Amino acid sequence: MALVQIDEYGPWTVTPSVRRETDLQSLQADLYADFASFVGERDGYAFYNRFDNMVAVTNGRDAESHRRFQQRVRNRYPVTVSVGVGRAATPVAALGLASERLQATGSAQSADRREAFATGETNPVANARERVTVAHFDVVDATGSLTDRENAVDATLAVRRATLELATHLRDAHDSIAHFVGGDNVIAVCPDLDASAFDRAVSRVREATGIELQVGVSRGETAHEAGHGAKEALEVCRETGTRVQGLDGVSADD
Ligand SMILES: Nc1nc2c(ncn2[C@@H]2O[C@H](COP(=O)(O)OP(=O)(O)OP(=O)(O)O)[C@@H](O)[C@H]2O)c(=O)[nH]1
Repeated sequence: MALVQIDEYGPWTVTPSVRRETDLQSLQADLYADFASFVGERDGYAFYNRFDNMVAVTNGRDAESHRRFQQRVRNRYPVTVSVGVGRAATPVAALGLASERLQATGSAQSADRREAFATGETNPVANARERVTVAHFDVVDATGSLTDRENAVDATLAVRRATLELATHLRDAHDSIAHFVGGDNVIAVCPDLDASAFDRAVSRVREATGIELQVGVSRGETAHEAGHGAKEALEVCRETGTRVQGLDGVSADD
């Protein structure tokens, strides 16, 4: 996992005076678009997270390749970014390592921390490809139950409630990281889990929020490979009405 932080962004937003909010939104959106392209071209997955902090799954890439994103930002933007990289058996542990390494280089708001590059990976063998599991969730018939029916504010709140419940459950029970990615879609990066774990996650969200999710799951050496399989498995959910699909065709409903 890679953690990218804009350097000294808080002070920058008010220097030399308070900057227009829409200019900041536009900068953040552009930066995320560049990040998603950069990571996607290398078969990873990127998440906007809090925009000033972005996250990526970069299995199979050596730590050095992350440096190129720092150069790209320096050349294109009025801000710079620092990067932390962590590698572990679970996504939460890997992002925890990336966070600790970055925090050890100084505060996100320190003038002394600029383009820090924090990776503990010195052994080339550590770059060996390892499997990641991606679960692609979406709300069953979000268009019919929310988008075409509810006030847009309530539709958004419903999706956000389901996302928070799901992300909290996956983090606590399975050391997994889930992000809202648009519309009614949530993507989770997980260690090896079996189909029953996803079945329980879907039940948990249904019980807590009344929202019905379906999920396609797949594994791969890169997030793209796993994520593509997950999207195809999600299509099977849509066609067959099952709630969990993937993991070698196993459905928790079978
Ligand atoms: N990021 C992302 N968003 C998607 C994807 N597919 C759909 N969406 C978003 O989800 C919204 C709803 O689309 P669907 O999920 O196909 O619609 P639905 O009404 O829930 O229908 P079913 O999923 O078949 O139950 C779309 O408007 C998109 O914003 C995807 O693969 N990735």
